[in-house]
Amino acid sequence: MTAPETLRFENHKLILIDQTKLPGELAELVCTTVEQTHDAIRRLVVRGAPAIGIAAAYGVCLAADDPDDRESNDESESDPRSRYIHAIEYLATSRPTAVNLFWALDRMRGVVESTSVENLKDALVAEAKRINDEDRQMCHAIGRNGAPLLSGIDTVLTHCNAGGLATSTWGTALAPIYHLHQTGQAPKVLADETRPLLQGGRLTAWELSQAGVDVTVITDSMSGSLMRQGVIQAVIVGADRITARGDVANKIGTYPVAVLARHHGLPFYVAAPTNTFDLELDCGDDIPIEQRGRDEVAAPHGVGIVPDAAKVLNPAFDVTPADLVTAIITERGVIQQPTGESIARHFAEKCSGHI
Ligand SMILES: CSC[C@@H](O)[C@@H](O)C(=O)COP(=O)(O)O
Repeated sequence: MTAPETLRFENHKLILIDQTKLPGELAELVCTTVEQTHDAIRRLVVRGAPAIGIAAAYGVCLAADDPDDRESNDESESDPRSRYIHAIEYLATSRPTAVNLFWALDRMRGVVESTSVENLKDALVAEAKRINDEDRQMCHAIGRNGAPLLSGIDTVLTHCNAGGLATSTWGTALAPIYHLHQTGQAPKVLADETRPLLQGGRLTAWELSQAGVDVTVITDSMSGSLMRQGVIQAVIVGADRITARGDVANKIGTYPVAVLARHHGLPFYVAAPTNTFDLELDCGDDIPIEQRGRDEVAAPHGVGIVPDAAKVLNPAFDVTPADLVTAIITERGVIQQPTGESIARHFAEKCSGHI
């Protein structure tokens, strides 16, 4: 069975799997405007750092047909170039942490600034499709590069969803698992349920079980005792932003898993394409962390579980310092024990072979 596509662009429409409805319903959401794309990213209809970037790139293309823009009396708004720049700036406000969003929008801005107005619409669609295709190749390359690290392992733990639903295809953290699965050698996967929005329990469990990979969902508080019992041999997660010295922002709850892995002497791997690096930031404390609404924690599925008088914290991400990371797997290779120097070398080296 071929897996449904996380997102695609057809007849100048952006079609997304509505991830808020999984696993109960496999429904699609069609975006025809920039506004709808912004809303889909903000509501996590489409989520995961690479997928957010790709969706935003396609979202820029929708500015061409946006009825709000066409009806605008503002002269600057009817100029195609400023309409696209406006869309880019607006989409950049959808979520703050995943740097892939800004990376993809910068590529789209480059096209707006370097293309004649008459060719702009087609050139933007072509660039968004290139971003999408490159992501597909990067996922497969991460799968190849990461597979030796997980080969022979019985059980691996992952947090959140860094799989096909977070990218155009295999994902990042799940890519080595899918790679090994092709030859029947995938490890068993433990998926942290990942409070509060349950990307692990809903999405990782859904896509791995669809693919026939052995997956077991655990609550976020179980991993420590399972490590102590020797059930887990390695941890692999994705990333939303990695700094120049290797600090990693990823879904809230990743940092405690990294601490637990260190305590139990287990490898803690991060898998991410090079466009998840923000080389302008050195320290992870400078990564903007998205703060989301109270109800995601206090009233999941509309059912209140926290008294009104109590305050709630809901940061969507945390930062794992580089010294807790055993290796970062990218489409170019593996950075063992990431530091500022090893990351700079990774970027300086010519990409060997194909991605
Ligand atoms: C390949 S996706 C990597 C990360 O984006 C993923 O682990 C994650 O934290 C996603 O968070 P989300 O809030 O679901 O967008």
